[in-house]
Amino acid sequence: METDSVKVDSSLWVGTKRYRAVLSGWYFNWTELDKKNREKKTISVPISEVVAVAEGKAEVQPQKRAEDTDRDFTLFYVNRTRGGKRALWCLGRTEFCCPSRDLRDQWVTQLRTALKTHCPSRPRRLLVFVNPYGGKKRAKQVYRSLVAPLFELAGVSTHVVVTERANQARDHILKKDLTGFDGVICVGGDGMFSELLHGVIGRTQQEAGISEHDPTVMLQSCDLHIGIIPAGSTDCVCFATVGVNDPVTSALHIIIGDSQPLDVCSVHHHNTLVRYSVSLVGYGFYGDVLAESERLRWMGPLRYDLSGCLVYLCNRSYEGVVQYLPADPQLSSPRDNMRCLSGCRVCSESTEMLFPHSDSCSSLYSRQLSQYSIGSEGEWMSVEGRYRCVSLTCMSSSCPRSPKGLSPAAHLADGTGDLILVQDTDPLGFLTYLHRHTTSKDQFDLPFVEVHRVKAVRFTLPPGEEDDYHDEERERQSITEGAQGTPKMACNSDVESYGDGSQQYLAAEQEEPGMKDRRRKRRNFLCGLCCSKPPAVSVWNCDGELLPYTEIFCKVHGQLVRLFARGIEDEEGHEENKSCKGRCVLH
Ligand SMILES: CCCCCCCCCCCCC/C=C/[C@@H](O)[C@H](CO)NC(=O)CCCCCCCCCCCCCCC
Ligand SMILES: Nc1ncnc2c1ncn2[C@@H]1O[C@H](COP(=O)(O)OP(=O)(O)OP(=O)(O)O)[C@@H](O)[C@H]1O
Ligand SMILES: [Ca+2]
Repeated sequence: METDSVKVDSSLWVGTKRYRAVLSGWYFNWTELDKKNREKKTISVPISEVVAVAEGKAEVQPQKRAEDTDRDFTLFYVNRTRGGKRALWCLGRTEFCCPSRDLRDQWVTQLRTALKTHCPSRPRRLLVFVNPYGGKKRAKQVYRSLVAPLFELAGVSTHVVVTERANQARDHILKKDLTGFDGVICVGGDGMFSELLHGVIGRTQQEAGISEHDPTVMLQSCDLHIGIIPAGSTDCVCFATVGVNDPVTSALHIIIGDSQPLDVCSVHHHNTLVRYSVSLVGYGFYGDVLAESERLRWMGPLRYDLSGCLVYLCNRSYEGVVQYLPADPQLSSPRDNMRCLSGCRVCSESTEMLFPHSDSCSSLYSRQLSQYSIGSEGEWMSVEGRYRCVSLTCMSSSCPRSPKGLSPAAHLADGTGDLILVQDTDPLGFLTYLHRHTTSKDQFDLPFVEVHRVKAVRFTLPPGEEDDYHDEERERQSITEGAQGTPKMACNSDVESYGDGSQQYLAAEQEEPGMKDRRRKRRNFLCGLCCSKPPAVSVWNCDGELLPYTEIFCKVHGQLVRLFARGIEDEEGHEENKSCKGRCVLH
């Protein structure tokens, strides 16, 4: 065996075939040799994608890991296969047999040393939240059977919390000691992700002494990574950042410590933070669909399709004034057909602009610079009209229902969002718009649709409409609740104070008296829609949560959080890699 600090080279057996194995720099390769020592096919695994190296003929399940034949070792690594058009990851496994025990020990030591050297940022300890009630209610089973064994194999230790109430995960992250954890993981859907997002951002601002409510402030980026094991209804955040919603693929991204920065939009009402969003801040159609779907939660994931059809048939549109701050059009545009893929150039170039001189400046100085650039770029634009929907998304928001998403060319980490305005149109036109989300046709190539790449958005009701809004609210209240309850209008007092003096936004699920009224009212939203006078206002859908305010201000915070993901891999790049049985060409 040749061995020096960068290269290890020897002959090994895999089954009945002889291979020349080489560990060199960032790769471990093994090349089949024929009887005349001529080299045949090479299999190459980047060290960054090695999951574990075990002595003997090892299996994933710990109870089967007993056979320690003293000349064998087993390599576990990321393997790619196809799930429809997307690349799914699964666990590759190859058993190597060495000529001697000494050589086997050398290989195991060298491979483990390479892992430590080349992959210093892999998570070693994770805090995992499992929502037993999300999606098809299979989160516990998904975690236990598919994910936990992989974490154990890779030597990742976990503290698992099976949630007993909504917002438990968020509150845990905000208040409990997180020392020693390298990341937080949710096993659930977009709602669970949102809990982690709010916890991680809130905690980071608390510790940095930054007020989340001030819409002009530059928030502190979060170090604690978030991982998503998809087990929800839509799983939009997972799908749009990984390319598939598959628990094993996500677990492997977490294990190898992938890191994907993500833009986050803060939503404010006056000077109060209402919520954060990564995928959709939507008024009109998407708000109405969500309001209706809450009533149908018992149906599981199908509820969105049924409520989508019902709301579509109601044929609603709403007045509004939309102001937006355009992003620099020279960097990218929502119609440039440039998809944001793993290693995206637009996102990388944005990093420098979002965090200028971040290595050389103090964080306060760089915060001020970025703040200045946000305030000084572009001029606010204003449009007023009647809209089927107004949507703001910080990323493509692709999901199984719409594989290219709300805005196919949006970027995960460029510090901008895409504002999509769908003006009132005839039912067939709107159906065409919706249907194009599911085909390769451009949904923005319609005369009643406009899309803008933006840094901030303000939505207000046209002058005079606010009165209608309040009348409407009272009317709906009296229809649905027999005119008994006087709902508390949400106001700054909805901001909750924690014992440590910090303030937090008010989550929609929180059981607070005024909120209960509002939720009941939203549940009866369609009932209101079907009554004689159509409502003047819709409701905002913020990543699957209804907002208790109509007039809002949204600001995009570039790369505020980091996920254990790497963006969508270029599907073309892995054509040869179709096997999931352990031996395939990976480069
Ligand atoms: C003719 C087929 C049209 C299909 C149109 C599909 C458009 C799909 C666009 C998906 C956009 C997803 C945005 C992501 C939002 C998430 O942060 C959030 C939390 O999970 N999800 C929702 O709010 C859940 C929102 C779910 C919205 C689903 C809308 C389904 C519409 C169905 C309309 C059918 C009309 C048929 C008329 C006969
Ligand atoms: N133990 C619990 N009991 C009730 N609700 C919970 C519990 N744990 C979490 N939740 C809440 O359930 C909501 C929905 O959960 P989750 O996001 O996992 O699934 P989903 O709604 O089916 O998926 P999606 O958000 O993708 O549509 C979340 O907003 C979360 O706050
Ligand atoms: Ca973006």
